[in-house]
Amino acid sequence: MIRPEGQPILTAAAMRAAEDRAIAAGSSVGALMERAGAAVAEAVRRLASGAPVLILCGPGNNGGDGYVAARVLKANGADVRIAALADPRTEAATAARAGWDGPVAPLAEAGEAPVVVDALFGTGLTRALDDAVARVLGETVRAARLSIAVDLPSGIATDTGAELSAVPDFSLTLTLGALKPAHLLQPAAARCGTVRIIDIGLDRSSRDWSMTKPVIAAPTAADHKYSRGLVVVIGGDMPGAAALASEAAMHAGAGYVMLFEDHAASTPHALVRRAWSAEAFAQALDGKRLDKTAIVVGPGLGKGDIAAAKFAAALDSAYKLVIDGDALHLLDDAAFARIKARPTPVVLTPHAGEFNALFGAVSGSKIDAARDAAARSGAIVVFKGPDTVVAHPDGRTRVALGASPWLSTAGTGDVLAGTIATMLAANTFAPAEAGVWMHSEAARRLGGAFIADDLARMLSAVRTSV
Ligand SMILES: NC(=O)C1=CN([C@@H]2O[C@H](COP(=O)(O)OP(=O)(O)OC[C@H]3O[C@@H](n4cnc5c(N)ncnc54)[C@H](OP(=O)(O)O)[C@@H]3O)[C@@H](O)[C@H]2O)[C@@H](O)CC1
Ligand SMILES: [K+]
Repeated sequence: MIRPEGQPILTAAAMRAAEDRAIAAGSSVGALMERAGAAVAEAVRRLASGAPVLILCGPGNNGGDGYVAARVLKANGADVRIAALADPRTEAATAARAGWDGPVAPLAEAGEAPVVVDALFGTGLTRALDDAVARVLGETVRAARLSIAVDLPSGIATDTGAELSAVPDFSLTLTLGALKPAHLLQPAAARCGTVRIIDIGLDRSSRDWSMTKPVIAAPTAADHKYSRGLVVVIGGDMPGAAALASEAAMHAGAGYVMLFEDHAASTPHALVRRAWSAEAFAQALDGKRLDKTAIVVGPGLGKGDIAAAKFAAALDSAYKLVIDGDALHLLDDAAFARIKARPTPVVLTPHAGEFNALFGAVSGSKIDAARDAAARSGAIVVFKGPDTVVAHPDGRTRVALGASPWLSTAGTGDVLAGTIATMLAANTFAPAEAGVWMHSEAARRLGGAFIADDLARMLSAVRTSV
């Protein structure tokens, strides 16, 4: 079983294409199903430690995996029984059913068991489960001590992570061949429990991958404050937000952080503060390295002419740029054209409300929506949320694994903007992903009920450990 970090993500259609390629190369659906079912059986056998197992089988190949798993479990001495929704409808599932020599109860008579395996539907689900089926699934899963979904919890849309009908919470999801979008996108991801991938030997090329721990170089003896990265934060009406972005940048490891703001200065003393003027801004950046400097504009920027002028100055500069918060509302097609013409990368960090206002409501997959937004804007789009997606203008995406729900508190977005700016300024590989990972890791280490200031400070410990 493979952990889900740093793995390719395949849609239902991409899985079918991978299956077709495997078949063209001499394999068969039956052989793949045998591999999948045997691996599921092995995982269930180890986790169940002798407790009785109930497998719920559907009419497609997901059900076929269930029949194979039942046969292998039984052959290994496990106490296993099956309840089925309907007779198998595919050739491979029919063959798998024929290999099971025990009884098959109707789904309505499934009853309860300490270990329940859901092999009702996988990537072939096209519509909501019938009410009676969803009810049996919910009751048996909730009554079980250990519940395992084969490929996906039944009732989930593979490509969008939407719940087509009520889906109970599973302990474990064993995904076959590769991650699917639903294993990472909400609300489905929360239903999956722990996710592990079973390798069934398919070719898994994809533009979409899950995120993993970044590699960030530590400073060397040759470094100085500018070579470690200069982050310039442009403040505005709400000084706290820009200060949070600045402090996050400092704790994330920037060599030099300068904050343009017009409010009374306080700590930290290492933060260099300047009053805003276009001239002072230009002067601060004069002669600075393009590869080692990043600007943050948006946190607490406010609205009105001064905000617009600050944003224009940031966009006009040639430096790497993070556009967050209030500045996202100043973007339009003309700004996108300028982003595309700039010599250095721009990162946009919208949450769902900002994303919808900027690019329109998401109708299908969050991954595809972020990809389209990146292509349209020419920027790296960090579509934030409990399932953050980082999309690149060339079509690649990286999806974060389960962020802490405690991040839903004021100021954490400002901290993210500062963190990403630091990764840009340090010239880190995959800077937006590195920033998202560090931010999420800081939240994980804090546990619960933290405030954004704590999150910014925790970045120091995270930065030293990557
Ligand atoms: N890809 C691979 O390489 C491998 C994939 N494998 C496995 O195959 C799984 C995909 O199999 P699958 O395509 O047969 O689809 P599956 O999810 O079993 O269900 C489809 C059936 O359900 C039906 N149906 C749909 N919605 C329904 C509803 N609400 N209520 C009632 N019926 C509904 C639908 O019928 P229809 O929509 O035509 O009415 C069809 O009959 C995949 O998740 C993995 O587990 C492995 O075996 C090894 C290799
Ligand atoms: K399933």
